[in-house]
Amino acid sequence: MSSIHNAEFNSSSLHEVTLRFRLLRQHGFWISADELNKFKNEDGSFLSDIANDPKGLLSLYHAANLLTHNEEPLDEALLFARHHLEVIRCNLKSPLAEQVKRALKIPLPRNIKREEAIYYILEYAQDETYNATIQELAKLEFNRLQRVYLKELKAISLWWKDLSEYVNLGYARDRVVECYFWSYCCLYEEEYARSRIVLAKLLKLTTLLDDTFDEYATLEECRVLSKALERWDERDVSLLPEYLKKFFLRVIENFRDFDDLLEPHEKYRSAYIRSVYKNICKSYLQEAEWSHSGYIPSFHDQVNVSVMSAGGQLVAIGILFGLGDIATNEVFEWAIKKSCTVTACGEVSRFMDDLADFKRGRNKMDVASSVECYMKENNVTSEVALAKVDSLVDHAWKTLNQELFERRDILSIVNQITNFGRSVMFLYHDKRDGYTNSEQVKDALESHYIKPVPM
Ligand SMILES: CC(C)=CCC/C(C)=C/COP(=O)(O)OP(=O)(O)O
Repeated sequence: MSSIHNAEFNSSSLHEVTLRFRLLRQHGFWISADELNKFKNEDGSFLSDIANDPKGLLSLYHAANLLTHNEEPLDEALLFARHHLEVIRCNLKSPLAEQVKRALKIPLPRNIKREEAIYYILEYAQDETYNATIQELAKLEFNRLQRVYLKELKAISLWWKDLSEYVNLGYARDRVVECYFWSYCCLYEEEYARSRIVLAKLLKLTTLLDDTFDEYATLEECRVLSKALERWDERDVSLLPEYLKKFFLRVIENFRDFDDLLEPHEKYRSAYIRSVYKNICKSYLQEAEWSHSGYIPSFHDQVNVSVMSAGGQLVAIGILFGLGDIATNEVFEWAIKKSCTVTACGEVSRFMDDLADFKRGRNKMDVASSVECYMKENNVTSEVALAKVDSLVDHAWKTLNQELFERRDILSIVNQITNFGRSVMFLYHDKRDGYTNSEQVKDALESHYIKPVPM
């Protein structure tokens, strides 16, 4: 580590030092926040001329977003950079102005990679390191991949058409493209097609379950469905109400199809993917028990259950299911046993969703959200509770940043699971719910899948 320190941090450019700081941390190398001391006065405040270095400030902001727990100097750096970027943002030239705008909306390390790529591929032409060949290759690759995604989208749309017509659950959200987008945010590279498709289908099947619990089923029907899924036996179909029979059978059939995608030595994975579907169902049932009886749980109990229902574990196993041999049995165990990465992604998902829901209003049978439970338990206003839940999103991101060092041995997997957190930031930023209100992501879907980057 000291060799990295000596060789890489001698520059006096804030941009260079903080870019290196960020890249090393993102690749799992611990770099101390002390590396920023040369840009500070003796009292720990930043040198005043930094406020006039927009590129440096932006890189500092990106880098400080990789902070972990108990790193006050980076907390301060983040506030300092954010404040000054907000002050100068109106006076910046293109493309820095657009880059700052994007970063203030969703900090770069918390956003999905392909979204930044759409803009940066073109902006790169104005970078001092510009190389026309690299840009051309990036454009070709971006546009070529769009065709791959369109083929996959066609296949999954046909799958959904067939499934939705058969199960005929009129109350359920019709969101297959959005499920595919969610999955693609976690794994966009061509070689992850198997994981991408399985995860997209898993999310769609989970949405059907969630909508059944939140929109339609009686409490007794929720209990029966949960029990039948727990036993996972087609013969139990007779116990279910008429309208859920076909859904239940199709769930089992789809998981059998997932199993068919596995190589003989991977067959153990089927038990994991079934488990996470059953687990999320159990958390939906607990929420239904609370909401049908009008019970408002303690904040602690609510978060315990609702972080589970927010899908971190489900998505993590959905990602691992289709990966190659890097996803060992040990990694599956790590992912299913409330590892820090998986739990923190669940927290980002739950808290971002609840912040959006509070603004939008809940579904008719939704459980009281973390915001409402916090308000009741602490007798505080919605502003105080929203600020608390917002701070818990930042807390979860610190854990995710820490995990880059803790599990550097499986960094690519940690990153793919963390991409779930990033996808949630993208879909739910500014208290919107881009999954349920999909018109909010229509333009994004077009630029990711339909509009090529101009050559
Ligand atoms: C990441 C996962 C699990 C995706 C599956 C689709 C889904 C249930 C999205 C959240 O919907 P919602 O906002 O209605 O969720 P909830 O009812 O849990 O608040």
